[in-house]
Amino acid sequence: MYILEISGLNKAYGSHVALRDIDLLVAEGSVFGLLGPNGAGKTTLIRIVNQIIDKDSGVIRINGEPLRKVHVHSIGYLPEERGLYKGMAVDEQLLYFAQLKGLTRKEAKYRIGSWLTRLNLDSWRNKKVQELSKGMAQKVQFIATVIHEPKLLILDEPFSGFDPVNAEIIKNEILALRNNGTTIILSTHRMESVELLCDHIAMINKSRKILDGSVRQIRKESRSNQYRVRIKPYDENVLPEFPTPVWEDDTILYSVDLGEGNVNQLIQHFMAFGEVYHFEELVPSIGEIFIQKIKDGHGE
Ligand SMILES: Nc1ncnc2c1ncn2[C@@H]1O[C@H](COP(=O)(O)OP(=O)(O)OP(=O)(O)O)[C@@H](O)[C@H]1O
Repeated sequence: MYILEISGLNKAYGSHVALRDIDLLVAEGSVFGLLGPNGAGKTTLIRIVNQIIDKDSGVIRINGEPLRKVHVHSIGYLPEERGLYKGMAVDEQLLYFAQLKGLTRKEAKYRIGSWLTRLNLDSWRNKKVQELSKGMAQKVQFIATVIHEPKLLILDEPFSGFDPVNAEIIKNEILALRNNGTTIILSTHRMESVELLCDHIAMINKSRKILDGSVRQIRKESRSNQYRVRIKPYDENVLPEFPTPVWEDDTILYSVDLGEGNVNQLIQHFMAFGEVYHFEELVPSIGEIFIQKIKDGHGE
């Protein structure tokens, strides 16, 4: 079941095409990474789904229904440019947002209390946003985004401004929401978070979709049969014949192109020359795949 289906989406700002024939399917309960370089069109797509701006053409469905105003309540959107009222107290502000999203005052107060405790903001509840650090304000914005328990959560750079400890807290909250059935669209330039969190990614470049698939599948397809082997040779004068050995103390590191070869045979071959300290397949990271795709000029 897809919570969000986009087909043939187009959007231009005057003569500048920001989205060209975009198709996307976001599976319910998944974490979907929406990636692309600066200016690719991600925010435009997110704003269209949030009905902040209109599309030119294309079809968008939420749970199988054409996108309508009422769907705003089933979506939580954390925009890249945060929008809290600086002069308003934290709890007052969260209460305002929660009621705007359709919660009763009683329910909203209960949920706000539990979220503030969860994110270590209890003692800041009566403070104005302008008195908070950037990271604390980010946490408040995060609470405002999830307070109405939306089925679909769209997070634009959710980790920006957080120190590593708080980034870890937010990452765990995102995973907990996912485990409770929330679908999450994550737009970020932090590739390590994509690798950690996303089940599926789509990449947009210059207004076109250039990659779409499960993280596992995309990494698998990008394998280039390269291996890295470190051995401690039995005899420094009798070494395997592979190019560019790199000595480090009494061990040697080899980078090997397996070609049509067999992994077991490769290991056995190295074992004949020394003690194998390390053996790994070099699978490109999502960050490396991203850079390569952009360099290849996809989406031109
Ligand atoms: N309101 C606007 N008017 C005119 N052009 C716009 C407007 N909003 C965005 N654009 C242009 O559309 C293109 C896509 O912008 P968008 O903000 O969607 O990119 P993005 O992928 O979110 O980038 P980033 O990673 O930098 O946030 C850019 O070339 C941008 O200059």
